[in-house]
This record gives sequence, structure tokens and C-alpha cells, in this order.
Amino acid sequence: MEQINLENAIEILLENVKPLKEIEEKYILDSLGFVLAEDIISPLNNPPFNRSPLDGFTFNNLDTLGATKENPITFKVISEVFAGDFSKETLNPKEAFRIMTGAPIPNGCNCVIKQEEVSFDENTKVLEIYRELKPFENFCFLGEDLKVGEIVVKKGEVITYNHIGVFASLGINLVKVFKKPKVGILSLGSELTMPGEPLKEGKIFNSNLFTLISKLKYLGVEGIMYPPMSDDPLTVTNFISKELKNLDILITTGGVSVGKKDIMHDVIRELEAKRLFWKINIQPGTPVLASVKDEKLILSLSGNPFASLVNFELLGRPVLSKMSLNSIKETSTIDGIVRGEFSKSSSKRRFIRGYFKNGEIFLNNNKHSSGTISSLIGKNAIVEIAPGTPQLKDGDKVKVILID
Ligand SMILES: Nc1nc2c(c(=O)[nH]1)N[C@H]1C(S)=C(S)[C@@H](COP(=O)(O)OP(=O)(O)OC[C@H]3O[C@@H](n4cnc5c(N)ncnc54)[C@H](O)[C@@H]3O)O[C@H]1N2
Ligand code: MOO
Repeated sequence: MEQINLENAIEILLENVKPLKEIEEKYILDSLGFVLAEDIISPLNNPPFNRSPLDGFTFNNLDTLGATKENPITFKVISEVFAGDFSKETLNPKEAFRIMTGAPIPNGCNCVIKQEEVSFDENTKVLEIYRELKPFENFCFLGEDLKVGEIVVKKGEVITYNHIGVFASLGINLVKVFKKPKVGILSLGSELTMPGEPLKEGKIFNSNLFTLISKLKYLGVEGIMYPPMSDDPLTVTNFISKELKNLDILITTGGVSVGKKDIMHDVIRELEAKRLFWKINIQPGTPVLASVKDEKLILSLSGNPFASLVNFELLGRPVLSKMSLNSIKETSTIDGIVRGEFSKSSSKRRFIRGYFKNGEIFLNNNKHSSGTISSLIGKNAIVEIAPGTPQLKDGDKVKVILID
């Protein structure tokens, strides 16, 4: 099968997945990062009453007409209103309430003065005002934040922590959201050992599973983590045909190249899945394989740790983004100036790891092989090197894919 280019591969994958429209109800704190499946309409005026923005005194501003430093106007303070109280007392001329920040402004009052601007005698309850106040000075109106019936957030928005605070401010504790895709991660290879288990001769620890599960978590999806499976096509076929029903997409790693134990080709045949493509014109991650079984995508990434990450970022993310109505964010591409160098020539379109900051992309000068993982620490980007580039030099301009 001929190697196809990356853009073609993405197009084919996107043609084979649909945005997921299943809805569930979530407690607001669990809704972070989900797509809202309903318009949120304000059930109340917020704030629900006129309220004071200051600790001070409230009265009718007409009673302050003519007040100056030299000729203060005197009020009698008849009561105190605290946040959480609600005063029904009526106010006579030249009477005032003491009021605290957030407390409802009683009927008959239309302004608030802060306590630092007045003189007040606690014993006699006499208040002196030294200036005129305007109507509704220091006055927060009922509904000034939101009016009852107003659309607050539209269906289709991705819920952020700001939305969640607004929901809470309206007394809304449950919201309808679109379900996120159920993504299974299966790593293949008889050499794979789970961290925590003893490492036998010839074996290695399974890192792909952990990279991908934690990357999904970072992107807001709880991936389904399967124990690694050895290179036995029948066992893997049976497992996938049983598990695929519970998933929206299966991502596998390893077993896609041309070796005798690269079993995914047999598995796909046994499953009677439709092969969409095998091998794309990039490095690393060339032998990636994509197939569909019962309308579920099986995306089989290269086993090498960096190759599987490149495959995931370039192919997996657009797919998951479409399935999740864009709640799983795509990577973004930006220009960067190379700091450091990459001395290998690239006949194919190549992707290497780097750290991007303020327009510069810092390359580590060793450990670029697709089997090395430690040099991924501290990296937030993949650098694209065009085919036919002899080497990358300090100061070169490159395309940078931000993978955070
Ligand atoms: N004769 C050829 N050999 C290879 C070719 C080729 O074109 N002709 N392509 C090479 C390229 S490029 C890659 S990439 C690898 C891809 O191989 P697979 O995707 O089939 O992956 P595996 O063979 O299963 O593993 C490759 C490598 O990665 C290690 N690995 C696998 N899974 C994990 C894991 N979960 N955690 C950590 N490390 C993992 C595995 O032990 C191997 O070392 O094929 C080349 N060969
Ligand atoms: O292309 Mo492999 O995908 O070199 O790691």
C-alpha cells in the first residue's frame, strides 16, 4: 500500500467519525470542559434585590440637598441591615439605615454613603452627612448582572470555570452536556511490562499507555486503560471484538510495521474491519494504520514512544476534537525561530520535539530518536521539518505545532 500524505490521512479519518450527540446531566463541578447541550436561561434576577456595594449608611438622597462640610445634615439611624437580612421598616424623612456591603437596600432608600465619609455617634445614633448624594449613588440594582429569562450561555459552548461560577450564582446545580468520547487505549507487545511489576530479561516497561492516558486526561477525557496484550492475533482479535462495543474509538500502539509479530494487520483482517490506510509520509510514525469496524474507528499508532505521540497529536487529536464537538482542543501551528540545531537531513517530512517560548523553538541537541522518551520532558511542541531539508540551523524559521 502506498504511503499517503498527512493531510489526506486526516481527511480520511474525519470522514469516518461523527460528532457525538448523546446527552447526559452533570453536577456543575463535573461539567468542566464539556460542551453544553442546552441554553442556560437565567431563572432569576441577579442580584435578586437592590444591594449595597459598601459598608455605610443608606437613605433618600433628597434629604442630603444642601449638605456641605460647614453645614452638615443630620440623620437618625433607625436600624442596621446586614448581608442576609431583609428590612421591611419604613423610613421617615431624615432617617437612615446603617448598611453593610451586600445587604438589601430597604424601601425608600436610593443611595449609599461609605462610613469613612460621615460622622456617626453609636450612642445617640446621630449621623452627619457633609455632601449631597446623587440618586442611586453607590446603588447596585436588582438584576444588574442578569435578568430573569435572559440567555446566559448558549448550547454548544465549552464549559469553563467561569461558566461554572455563573451557574452557581443562579442556583443551577445540574446542566445538560454532550458526552465525551469513550476512548480505549490498548498497547500491544509481548515485551511490555506494567510499571510496578518486575522487569524480566528482554522486556521493557510500557510507557505509551501511560503517556496517552495522561495526555487524554490533560485534554479532558478519561481514557479507558487496558492491560498490555502480547503479540497473539487471535487473543487480540477476540479482545477487540468484545471491547469495541463499549467504546467510541480504540487507539492501539505497536504491532503495525512489517515484522513477524506486527500483528495488527492480521487482527484487522480477522475482525473483518475495513482498512482505511496504512503508512503515511511522515517520520516518525510512518507505519500508522487506521481501520473501521462497525462504524468505530481503530487508530493503530506506531509503537515507538515518540512515534506514537506524533501519531496521536497529528491524527488522534483532530479526530477526538470532531467527535467531542471541539471540547478536546486541537493542536495549533505557529512560526518559530530555531534555537540549537538538528543535524540529520530529512528526506521525508519529519517531526521532532522542542520547547517553544516567545517565538523561539529550543531543540534538544541529542536524543531525538523515536524510541527515546526522556527528552520529551519539558517539551511543549513538535517542529515540522520539510522534506529535503539538509539540516536545521540556529536562526532557521520553522513551523511549530503546539501540543499543550
Ligand atoms: N523492516 C522494517 N522495520 C521497521 C520499519 C520498516 O519500515 N521496515 N519501520 C520502523 C518504524 S519507522 C517504526 S516506527 C517501527 C514501528 O513498529 P511498530 O509500530 O510495529 O511497533 P513495535 O514494533 O511494536 O514497537 C516499536 C518499538 O517501540 C517499543 N514499544 C512498543 N510499544 C511500546 C509501549 N507501549 N511502551 C514503550 N515502548 C513500546 C517496542 O518495544 C519497540 O522497540 O518499526 C520500525 N521497523
Ligand atoms: O517512523 Mo518510525 O515511526 O521511525 O519511529
